Amino acid sequence: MMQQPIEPGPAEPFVSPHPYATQRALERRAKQTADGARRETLLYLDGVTKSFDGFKAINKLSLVLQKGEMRAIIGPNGAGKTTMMDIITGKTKPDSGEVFFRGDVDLTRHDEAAIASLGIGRKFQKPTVFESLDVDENLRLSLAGSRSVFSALRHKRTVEEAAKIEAILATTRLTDKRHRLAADLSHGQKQWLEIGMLLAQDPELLLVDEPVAGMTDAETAETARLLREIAETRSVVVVEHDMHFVRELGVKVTCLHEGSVLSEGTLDHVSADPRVVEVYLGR
Ligand SMILES: Nc1ncnc2c1ncn2[C@@H]1O[C@H](COP(=O)(O)OP(=O)(O)OP(=O)(O)O)[C@@H](O)[C@H]1O
Repeated sequence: MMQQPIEPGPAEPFVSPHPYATQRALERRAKQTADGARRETLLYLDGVTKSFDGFKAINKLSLVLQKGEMRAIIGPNGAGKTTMMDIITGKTKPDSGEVFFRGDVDLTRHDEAAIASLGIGRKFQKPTVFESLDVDENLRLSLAGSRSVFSALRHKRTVEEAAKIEAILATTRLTDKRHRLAADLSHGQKQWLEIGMLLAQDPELLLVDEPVAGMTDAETAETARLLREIAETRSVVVVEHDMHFVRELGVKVTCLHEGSVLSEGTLDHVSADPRVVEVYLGR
């Protein structure tokens, strides 16, 4: 018997979503993505401009740093690296543009002290430790916050404070130098102590300006390891000219030029960019 062809059944009714519902769903998804991205973003600069006497030191600068990210900033002299750090820390107010921390904290509305207490620590190029105090005392002073020097040094440390100081000493490779006067440390060790003094204040974001200038090769390599350890628990922005050091950091690199981002990506990507070679690396 010949098999009868199977008759196709009635087509399944296809209910297309109402265009309005589709639009709402898309909007919802976009918002969720934006909110997620916002939560993951620690520092957000967009369209930031700052002029000094008509000269644009920062020109429509945009930079996004994720939570837990370490970023290296490179660029020729006068590219705007220091001014960018000044804007983030509230030392300089931008003429225009957005600067947000932790999603919705508008840093342009806060002064330097408020920004520091929000959790942004800055290390300048020259170490500014208390030379006449020992390593341990320098760290205790930084832990103390608003306490006076006298009461900070007389104050009996709590178990938590002692543990925190031990951890910082270990991170900064200064455990066996804890009773040495800061004046007697090498240049590199002073830099590490100052990084330790910043860590004592528990910053969520650490800005570090040319940390390895003047360091020996061994200290430079150790500093890269030290910063990588620190970046396991906080975000770090490092401004540096030493390309060997930047390579050892092994992080995303942003090259600034004339106040804007010229190139961004891996060090290999950025250093192969002909524009970066022309204005910076080739010089
Ligand atoms: N307070 C100021 N008044 C006038 N001009 C300034 C001021 N601060 C910075 N500039 C200018 O803005 C430009 C950017 O300077 P900035 O110090 O930010 O560059 P940089 O990338 O940090 O350079 P370097 O690598 O030399 O430290 C420079 O031309 C500088 O002269």
